[in-house]
Amino acid sequence: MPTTLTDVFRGHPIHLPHSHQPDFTSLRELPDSYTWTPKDDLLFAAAPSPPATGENIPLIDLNHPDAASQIGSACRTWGAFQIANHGVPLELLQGIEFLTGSLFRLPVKRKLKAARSETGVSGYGVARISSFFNKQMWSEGFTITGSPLNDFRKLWPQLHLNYCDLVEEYEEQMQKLASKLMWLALNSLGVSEEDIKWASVNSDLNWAQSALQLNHYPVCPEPDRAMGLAAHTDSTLLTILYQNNTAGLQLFRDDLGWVTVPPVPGSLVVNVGDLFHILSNGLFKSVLHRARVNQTKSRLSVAFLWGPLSDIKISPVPKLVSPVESPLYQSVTWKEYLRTKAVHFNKALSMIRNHVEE
Ligand SMILES: O=C(O)CCC(=O)C(=O)O
Ligand SMILES: [Fe+2]
Repeated sequence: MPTTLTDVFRGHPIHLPHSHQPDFTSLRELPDSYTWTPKDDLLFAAAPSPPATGENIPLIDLNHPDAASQIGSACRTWGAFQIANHGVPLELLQGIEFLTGSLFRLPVKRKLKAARSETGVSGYGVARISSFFNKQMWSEGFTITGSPLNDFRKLWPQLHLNYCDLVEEYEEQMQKLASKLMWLALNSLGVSEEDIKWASVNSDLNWAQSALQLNHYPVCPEPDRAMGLAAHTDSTLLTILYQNNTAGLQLFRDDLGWVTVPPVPGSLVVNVGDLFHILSNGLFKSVLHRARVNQTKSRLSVAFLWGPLSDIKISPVPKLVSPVESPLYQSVTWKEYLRTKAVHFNKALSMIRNHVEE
């Protein structure tokens, strides 16, 4: 049996008592433990991109004949893009938004019935990256790996089966879309199935696995001093994110600073993750991103975190490595990479980078 994502995460529990999770609706002021300064995160106050630059994350129509090259170019310059005409039915997106809203609207006591256990991955709790920061994030999350049946039964004694079906349908659609996007991006670099044997297009995707991360950012009394989800890159190949109609997601570009990803109804945001960065020998950039919060509107997001089975070795595609240089990254499995990430967090990619002789 290959190791599953659940097994991998289990080795790196989050040591935060769940009692830390406040009832956000009762707080009229930002507690000290939720007040961020540049000391807590170097990029906290980095300049937002001036609106006048007109630089915006690309919105790509998947039906456009040039979609592949547009995706490739977005992966190189932004490490992210939005997609329209992606084929995922609007009702399914509305369904998952409804489920997510219903979950986080439950009384705190009920949500805690499905709290992530000390050594577990699935369930309700704080952001997984919380352990790397001194301050708390203004958000709550719910992670799904495998079947959500056990947790959903505790949350919704009556409706859990309907909600399980919805999650299954959503994951199936996301899985297909993720593979399509990966291959469009790779084809734009001239990489074909011959070059990556483990990721066959026609293999009913039995080489891939995923997790679903539901996020809620409640209305916040002092959004400028709070952080919804601190800056990080995803450890995935690709992440497909659905966001509701409240802005909050920001991407970091060295030349622009933090750029907000405007919600476009019905569209999806796609992020290049660390594994795709490695696979493309650094041509595609895994994007640093974070979520800010809002004083009047709460925000929901659903991240489909997608990667290969935990024991598949990911190495830079030889075709993308110059014949006179060695690959930029060592080869790693998702399992090994997550272990490195659990220790080195945002420095994990540079930890597995091969040092070029001067
Ligand atoms: O809420 C968002 O927009 C970002 C969520 C995210 O980055 C994550 O769950 O990894
Ligand atoms: Fe993320």
